[in-house]
Amino acid sequence: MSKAITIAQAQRYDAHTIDTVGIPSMVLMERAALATFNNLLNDDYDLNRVVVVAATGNNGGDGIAVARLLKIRNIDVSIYLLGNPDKATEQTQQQLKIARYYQIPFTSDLNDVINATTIIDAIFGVGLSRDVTGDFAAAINAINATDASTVAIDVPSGINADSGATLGVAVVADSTTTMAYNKVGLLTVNGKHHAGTVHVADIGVYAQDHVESIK
Ligand SMILES: NC(=O)C1=CN([C@@H]2O[C@H](COP(=O)(O)OP(=O)(O)OC[C@H]3O[C@@H](n4cnc5c(N)ncnc54)[C@H](O)[C@@H]3O)[C@@H](O)[C@H]2O)[C@@H](O)CC1
Ligand SMILES: [K+]
Repeated sequence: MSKAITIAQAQRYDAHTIDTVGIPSMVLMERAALATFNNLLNDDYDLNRVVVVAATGNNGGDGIAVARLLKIRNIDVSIYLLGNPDKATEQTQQQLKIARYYQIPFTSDLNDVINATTIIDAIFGVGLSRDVTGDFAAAINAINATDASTVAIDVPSGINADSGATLGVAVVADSTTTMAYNKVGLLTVNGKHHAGTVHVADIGVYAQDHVESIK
């Protein structure tokens, strides 16, 4: 079985890659988005109407970058944004700026989420730190109530990536593209149920210095 890591490990490996190795955070975010996008195409989802449901952490930034990759291929995509964009992480603010450049529509109507053919779940990843309530919970309940396919980025939102427990309410995804390594919580019964098919994406973040042999 491939390696699975904890939240603390994911955060440590990310920080090491950015601060010590020197790969910019935006590069990792772009690789995360590309991996998610490629899995989305390979898994053959109905991309007639895609809605990216994003919050303002870096998980949201990954999703907003996926929206742009879809938009430049002329796919009908919109973004349902949760939280205050002024408080978004630096990378996510940059992704929002890029999304505005490409004139990706933003919606605040949950009916657009309900009527999507495929939903990208970019609300919370390994940064989830408490029970999901309010507008965040309403969005997750809407996602789970639709017939749309649902693709989660890194972790199904609402799942604690260490324990696999549902913190209030959590997305039930058809597939999850998780970054660098699988997460220990996604190997639990509840985690597996919420994650669906798990794709592990190589985004350039490793547990230790990494050079592959091509022999
Ligand atoms: N750090 C990095 O360089 C990378 C991060 N990546 C992505 O970024 C994610 C981690 O990003 P973040 O650390 O910004 O965390 P998240 O985007 O997972 O979420 C953290 C944000 O949500 C808020 N929050 C937590 N629980 C909440 C709740 N119950 N209700 C409302 N708000 C809540 C926090 O206050 C914080 O603002 C990963 O899962 C992955 O998807 C990838 O882009 C790859 C590289
Ligand atoms: K997510």
